[in-house]
Amino acid sequence: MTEARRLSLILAVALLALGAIFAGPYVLDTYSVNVLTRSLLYAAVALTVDLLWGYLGILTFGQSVFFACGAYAAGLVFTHMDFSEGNAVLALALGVGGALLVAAIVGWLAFWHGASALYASVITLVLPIVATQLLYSGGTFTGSSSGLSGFMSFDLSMEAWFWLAGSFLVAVTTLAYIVVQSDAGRLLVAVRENEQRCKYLGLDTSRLKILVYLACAVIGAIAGYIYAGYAMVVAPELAGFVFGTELVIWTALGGRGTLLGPVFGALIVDYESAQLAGDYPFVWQLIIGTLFVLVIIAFPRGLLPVLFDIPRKALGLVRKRPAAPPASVTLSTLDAAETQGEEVGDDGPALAVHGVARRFGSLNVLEAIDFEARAGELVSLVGPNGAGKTTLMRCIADGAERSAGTIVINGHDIGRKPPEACVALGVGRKFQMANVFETLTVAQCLQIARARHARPSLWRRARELPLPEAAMHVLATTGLDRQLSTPAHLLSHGMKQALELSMVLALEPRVLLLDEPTAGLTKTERMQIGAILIDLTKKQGLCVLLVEHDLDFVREISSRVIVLHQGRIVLDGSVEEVVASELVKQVYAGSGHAGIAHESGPSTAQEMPA
Ligand SMILES: Nc1ncnc2c1ncn2[C@@H]1O[C@H](COP(=O)(O)OP(=O)(O)OP(=O)(O)O)[C@@H](O)[C@H]1O
Repeated sequence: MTEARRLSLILAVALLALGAIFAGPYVLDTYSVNVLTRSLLYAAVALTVDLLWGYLGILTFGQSVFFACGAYAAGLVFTHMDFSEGNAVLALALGVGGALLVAAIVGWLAFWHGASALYASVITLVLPIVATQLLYSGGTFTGSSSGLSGFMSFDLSMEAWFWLAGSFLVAVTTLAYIVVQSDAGRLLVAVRENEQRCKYLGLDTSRLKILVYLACAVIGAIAGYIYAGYAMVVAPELAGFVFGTELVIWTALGGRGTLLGPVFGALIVDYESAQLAGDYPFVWQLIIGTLFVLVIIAFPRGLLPVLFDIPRKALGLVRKRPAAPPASVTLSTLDAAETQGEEVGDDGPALAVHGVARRFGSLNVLEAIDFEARAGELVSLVGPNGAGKTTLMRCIADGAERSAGTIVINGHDIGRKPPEACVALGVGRKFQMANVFETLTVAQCLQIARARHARPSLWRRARELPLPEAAMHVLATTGLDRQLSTPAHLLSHGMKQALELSMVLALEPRVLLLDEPTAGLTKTERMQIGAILIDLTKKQGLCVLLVEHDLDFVREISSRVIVLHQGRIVLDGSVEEVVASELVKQVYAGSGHAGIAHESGPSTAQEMPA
């Protein structure tokens, strides 16, 4: 299906939904129109919970506060300044502005570097509690526990409010659907799946989360503003923890990560609540609570996906996924002129490490590490287990990791820069365990890896994926270019390693950090990776720092070897020098490891000189 056709189809469904909203007041009784107007607005806020929780992986209990920002802005302005067209615009601006301010502060606290997902959830949990207390303590200004009521509002009929609320819900749902299906929307899933990999692909995940949080705050505030205009009453409960949690429950019941599930979850449960809560106040809460627990246990994906699966299974539409369905993305090689990799400024080293130390409390894992590496060099970092090799890789790829010393990439001191900023300086890091996006396809993983260079569209999906020559070479050599539509979790271990290497090369790095890229690979796969690495250094001029335990492999491909032992460099020289070194034999003999110099003579177990 072409992009134009896909978007037309989404708009056609949106028009149908608008038609149903228009018909609503003609087929529903007055009571239902009245209750559903509120439910439609609640559904829009539930949609924001789904965007944050279902797509971005942030469980939030505080979306009620943004709804209250919009509602209270209207209530306060219309109560204390009277209703007029100018004041209506002012109230909307204050509601949206207030929500943005709160979201910016909470977003900064919750999503800034180093904050865990649990920490973010706790902050969103505290938010409605604080907001409710503020409203309670506002005296006559906020109406305290009674809230504000009896203020003037827009002179609209009940039907018009229903249409307004319904149109707003259809508009935000359609927009959200288009965005989550787009290339930019895929970034949300990538962050949820593997935030660490995103950061090491140069993506500022904190910024992305804050931007989505801000957008969700605006939607919540507008919904709250419409609610206040229609209900002409606002109360602290709108900002409360109970409403915030109800939004989460509706989202979970409907099916998080589906957009429509939470919308229908909110509509149905809120509408039924209005009908039954009056008659059976305690029983109704009990029913909803029990249903929530049952759905979480039996259908963790929520009810909507299950409802969709039943007719598809009955009609036999659920077919076995072919091993490699046709690719929807075509690969091409970037012209040399189009590549944007960081240039090495002068003849200086691509990587310079001076006096680097890393301490964990009293444990000195790295001490006084000094070395330089140039473009076109393949430097292997070897040493027994626990020598500090991976820790050194971490220090080079993340400015916050080291305890002392300086690291300069392509002439730029990395200072305390986070991983995504180090990527911008030209660092590419491949992890020890293959680190890809398991639920995304090969092509989608590569698209995410290119997102730093080619800003992804907010509404369309690219059909072409231009990649640097080095990444194309890995894909062609390993055959991954014929499996572009295969989800990453179905790939073999070796293919996942190759995919991660291609993703890192798609960043156009100048300094490539590879942590045991051949671990668990077959001999053929190891030879393939070896040939690729030689090509990357000799032909592409990359500076490669390789951590490797397969010492025969190291001997075959390295231009230089650095031996690390107990956090210190004990030798830095050519392969021949290292092979001939008595010191290296002692290091490996002391560790019980076979050693790089195992063919040069029997090892003698001796203590390392201090
Ligand atoms: N976060 C941490 N907290 C405390 N100690 C740590 C931490 N990370 C690493 N270490 C310690 O630092 C030492 C070096 O670990 P590192 O993983 O860098 O070694 P390595 O040479 O890569 O080992 P291997 O070859 O087994 O991967 C180990 O003793 C490890 O226990």
